[in-house]
Amino acid sequence: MATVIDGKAVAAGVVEQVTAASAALEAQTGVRPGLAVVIVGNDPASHVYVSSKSRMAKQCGFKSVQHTLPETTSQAELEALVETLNQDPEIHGILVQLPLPDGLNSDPVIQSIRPEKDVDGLHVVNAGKLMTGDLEGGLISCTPAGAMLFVRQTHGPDLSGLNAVVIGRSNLFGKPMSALLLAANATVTTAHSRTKDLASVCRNADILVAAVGRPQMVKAGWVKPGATVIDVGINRIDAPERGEGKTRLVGDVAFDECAEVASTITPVPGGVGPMTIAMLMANTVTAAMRAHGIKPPSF
Ligand SMILES: Nc1nc2c(c(=O)[nH]1)N[C@@H](CN(C=O)c1ccc(C(=O)N[C@@H](CCC(=O)O)C(=O)O)cc1)CN2
Repeated sequence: MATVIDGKAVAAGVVEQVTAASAALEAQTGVRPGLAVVIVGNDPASHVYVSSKSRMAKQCGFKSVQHTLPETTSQAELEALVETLNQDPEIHGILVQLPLPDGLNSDPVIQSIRPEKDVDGLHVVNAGKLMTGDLEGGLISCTPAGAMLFVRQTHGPDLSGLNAVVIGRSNLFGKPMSALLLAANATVTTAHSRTKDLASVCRNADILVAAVGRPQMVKAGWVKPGATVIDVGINRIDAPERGEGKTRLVGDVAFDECAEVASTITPVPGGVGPMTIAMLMANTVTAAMRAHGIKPPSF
C-alpha cells in the first residue's frame, strides 16, 4: 500500500509560513498583503472556492476583497474592474475565478492583470518566466506549484534521471506542471487526449500526474510499480450507496487499485485541492513583499 500524502497538512504548513511572512511584512512596513478575488456569475463550485480563498486570506492576516459580479457583466466592465484593481496600491494580488460564464473571454481579462499582481501565474509574462526556467522572478500557477511541493517532498529538488508524465495540457495546470518538472531536471512527457497508447506512456512514469477531468480514468495497469501518483482531478459522481441523489468527489485516478501499485499517491479530496488555496496565499504574500522591496521566503 502506497504512502498517502496528506494535502491538508502540507497546505496548513504553507499557510503557517505565509501568516508569519505577512506579519513580518506588516511589522516592517505597516502594510498588509491585499488580495482581490473577482467572481462573475453563479457557478456554485466557483462560489465555494472563492469563499474559501477570501476566508483563508483573512486567516493569513491579509486585506481581503471580493468582487461578485452578475452573469450579465460585459467584457469591458470586467476589464475595467481589473484596471481599477491594478491601480490600487493596497491590492497586491488579483485573481479572476475561472471558468467565466459563456460569452466572456478569459484570456484578455487575464492579460490585463499587471504581471506583478497576477497571483494565478497565468499572465504571459509569468508563464514566459516559468518556461525559461526563471522560477524566482515571476509568479507560478497555484495548483502546479502545490503539486510540485509534493513532488519535492517525495523526491527532493533534483529529479535527474526520473521520467515524469503529465496527462493534460491546460494553461492552468498541465503546461506549467510540465515546465516545473522540466526545471527540476525530470524527463517530461506531456500527454493529452490525442496521445497514442496513453496507458503504456503512463507506465513509463516514475512521477505520474493526472489532470484530465475524467473520473478514475487512470487504472492500476497504467502505473509503474513504485511510482509517485499525483491526482489533480476533481470530479463529482453519483453515489447511490450514500442515498438517493447523493454524490461524491473522485479524482482522475482509480485510487484504491492504484494505491496498491504506487509508492506514494495523493487522495481526492484532501490532496492537491487544498494546496491550490495555500499557494494562492503564498503568491499573494510574495507579491506584496516584492512590491515593498523585501525578499519573500521560498515556499
Ligand atoms: N482563477 C482560478 N480559477 C480556478 C482555479 C485556479 O487555480 N485559479 N482552480 C480551480 C478551482 N479551485 C480554485 O479556484 C479549487 C479547486 C479545488 C479546491 C479544493 O480544495 N478541493 C477539495 C475538495 C473541495 C470540495 O469538496 O468540492 C479537495 O480536493 O480536497 C480548491 C480550489 C478552477 N478554477
